[in-house]
Amino acid sequence: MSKAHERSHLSSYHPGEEQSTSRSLAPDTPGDGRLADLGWSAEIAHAFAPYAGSHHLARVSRVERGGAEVITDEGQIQATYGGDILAAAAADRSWHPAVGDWVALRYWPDGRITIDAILPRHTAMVRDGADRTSHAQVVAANVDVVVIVEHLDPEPDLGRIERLLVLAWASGATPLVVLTKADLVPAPEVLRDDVAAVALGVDVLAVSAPDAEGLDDVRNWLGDNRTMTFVGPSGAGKSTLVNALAGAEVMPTGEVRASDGKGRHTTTHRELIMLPGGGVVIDTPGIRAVGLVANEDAIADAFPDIEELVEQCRFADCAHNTEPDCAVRAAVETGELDAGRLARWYKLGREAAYQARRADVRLRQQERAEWKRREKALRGYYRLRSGKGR
Ligand SMILES: Nc1nc2c(ncn2[C@@H]2O[C@H](COP(=O)(O)OP(=O)(O)OP(=O)(O)O)[C@@H](O)[C@H]2O)c(=O)[nH]1
Ligand SMILES: [Zn+2]
Repeated sequence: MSKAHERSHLSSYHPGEEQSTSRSLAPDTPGDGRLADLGWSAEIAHAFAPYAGSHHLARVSRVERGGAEVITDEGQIQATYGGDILAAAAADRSWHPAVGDWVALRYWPDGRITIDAILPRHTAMVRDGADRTSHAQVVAANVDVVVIVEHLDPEPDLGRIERLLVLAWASGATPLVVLTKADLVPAPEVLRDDVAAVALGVDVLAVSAPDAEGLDDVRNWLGDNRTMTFVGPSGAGKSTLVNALAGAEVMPTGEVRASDGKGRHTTTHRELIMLPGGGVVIDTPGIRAVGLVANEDAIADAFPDIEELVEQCRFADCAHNTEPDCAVRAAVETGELDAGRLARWYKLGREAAYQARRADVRLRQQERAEWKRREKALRGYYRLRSGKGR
């Protein structure tokens, strides 16, 4: 999953060599300027190369209806959407710029600044469209690490962690589980082990915000100016954790909100935060509201133990029901596999299948609409040619 090794292939590449103008804001080396702190990599420079002579590189820090706030190497500015972007987003909502996107900006002679292109995303956190016509919406792009935050007190909810692991794997990012409030339980290690048993292949850390215990382990994950986002239930301590990492009050926490009595939207909070010690945190209302977008691959990533058992069943299409030589049922009987975990795996699989069917219907409806539109355009064209309809 790590992109670090891919970067090394490109490390001799310098975007500056391609440019004929000195106006480009792309830094010559990853060590320069603000874009470096934002997670700039040779990979991004490579994707930007075709635009380097005419455009400026930037990262989206907030998305609004008519435009977006972007960070360039010279600071934060406001940009509007170029024609191509608007046309693409109208056809498919997932092509709308999202927080975290790397984009190509054009500076027009009349002072306008437009986002003309989105560079290929290496990860995307998507929210399934709520209605039948809308596409999945990207709520954060180019996140490297999805931090699943869960409290140790009350006891961690293993099912919720599994769901969020599926969501994280589906985005293409690397999941990390952080268990908060270790100071409130007598034996955090025991609970940590329970969680580790359902978070296979994933680092599970325990932290305590009041005494800054375990924070350095989380901080290590931000190395190389990685981009992180935090998901988890309300009150788990996401904002507290980000503030602790930042060493400053960059996000309002439950305590602050409770004392000012005005709720959480008293100030427009920043959605892309550059931590002083390096690393980027993305936190948008969309991420907080994100539901599960499951797919079979992500479920397999989150449940490698069950996947392995399924492989061992005698029949390839075993339903793990009444079939003979079913490795899954056998594992439950011996206690190797927890029946609760198996039930949750089934449920996630059903949800993924449902989402896939729904997306399929949506796609077919869109295709039909597109053909109708073309047919109509064609009819109009012939009417014009034959001199009718004027
Ligand atoms: N004792 C203890 N309390 C904590 C810890 N982390 C967070 N808290 C408290 O838990 C409460 C909720 O923390 P927040 O950081 O606001 O939680 P959140 O996940 O951002 O919540 P939402 O913004 O509602 O999603 C606050 O009162 C924090 O002070 C911890 O490690 N130990
Ligand atoms: Zn079976």
